[in-house]
Amino acid sequence: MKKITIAIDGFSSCGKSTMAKDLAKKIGYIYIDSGAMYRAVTLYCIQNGLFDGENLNLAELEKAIHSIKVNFRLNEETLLPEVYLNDKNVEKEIRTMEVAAKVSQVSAIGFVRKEMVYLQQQMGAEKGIVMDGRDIGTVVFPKAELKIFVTADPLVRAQRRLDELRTKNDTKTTFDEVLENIRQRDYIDQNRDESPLKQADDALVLDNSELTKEQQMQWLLDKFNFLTSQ
Ligand SMILES: Nc1ncnc2c1ncn2[C@@H]1O[C@H](COP(=O)(O)OP(=O)(O)O)[C@@H](O)[C@H]1O
Ligand SMILES: Nc1ccn([C@@H]2O[C@H](COP(=O)(O)OP(=O)(O)O)[C@@H](O)[C@H]2O)c(=O)n1
Repeated sequence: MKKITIAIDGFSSCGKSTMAKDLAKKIGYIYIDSGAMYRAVTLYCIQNGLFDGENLNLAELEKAIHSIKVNFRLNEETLLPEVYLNDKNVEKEIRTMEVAAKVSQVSAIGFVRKEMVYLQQQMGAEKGIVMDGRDIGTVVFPKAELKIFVTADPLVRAQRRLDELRTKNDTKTTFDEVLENIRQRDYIDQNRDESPLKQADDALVLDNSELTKEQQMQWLLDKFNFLTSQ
């Protein structure tokens, strides 16, 4: 069977990356976390003093954007791709609340999206890819053969992200802070001018509020098997 392109979009902290990773591993596809790329650019801005409080120095970022190197390398042990910023593994740094607080501001910028979408399209040019994000099925790969849109109750999503932060030794962030960040980012992501978060007309919708990781994975695998058996 020829390899296809699988796009998984949806709200923050639904479980998109988990589903995408699990499916990619099962079917031998490449997995790309497009959100990690926007987080890496945000980390660059923080580390290089482009933020002055809430204010982002757009002129400086536009000058730098073509020289900011964001790519993935396979972790030989976990067999999962990890994101590198200018050849440094930043997989841990990009998952902090400090980055989460600013990433939607950075990802709403047109020249940032243009650069990231170009890289994402390059990564998926040969198909055989599972990519998760906000605009994968609408902008990055509008012709993807399989498009999924994931949603879940915001309280469930906040709890899942809080549990994740706790496993990464963030013992400070509160449930309310996570919920506020999720709500803020979803609002910004849905209402920005540049490729907003929206369900592609031909996307299959999954509300995984009540599903385990295994159940969501099985749901996704069933859709993939059905499509590729046609
Ligand atoms: N169905 C699920 N039930 C419970 N926890 C989940 C489920 N799917 C994912 N998770 C957990 O929720 C957190 C966020 O999942 P993630 O895949 O990173 O979401 P997203 O990519 O949509 O932001 C992770 O810690 C993940 O292990
Ligand atoms: N394809 C994408 C992926 C992420 N993003 C932005 O990057 C942020 C972080 O994405 P993410 O997938 O890592 O976020 P979570 O869903 O893991 O919380 C999102 O809130 C969006 O603002 C985007 O604009 N387009």
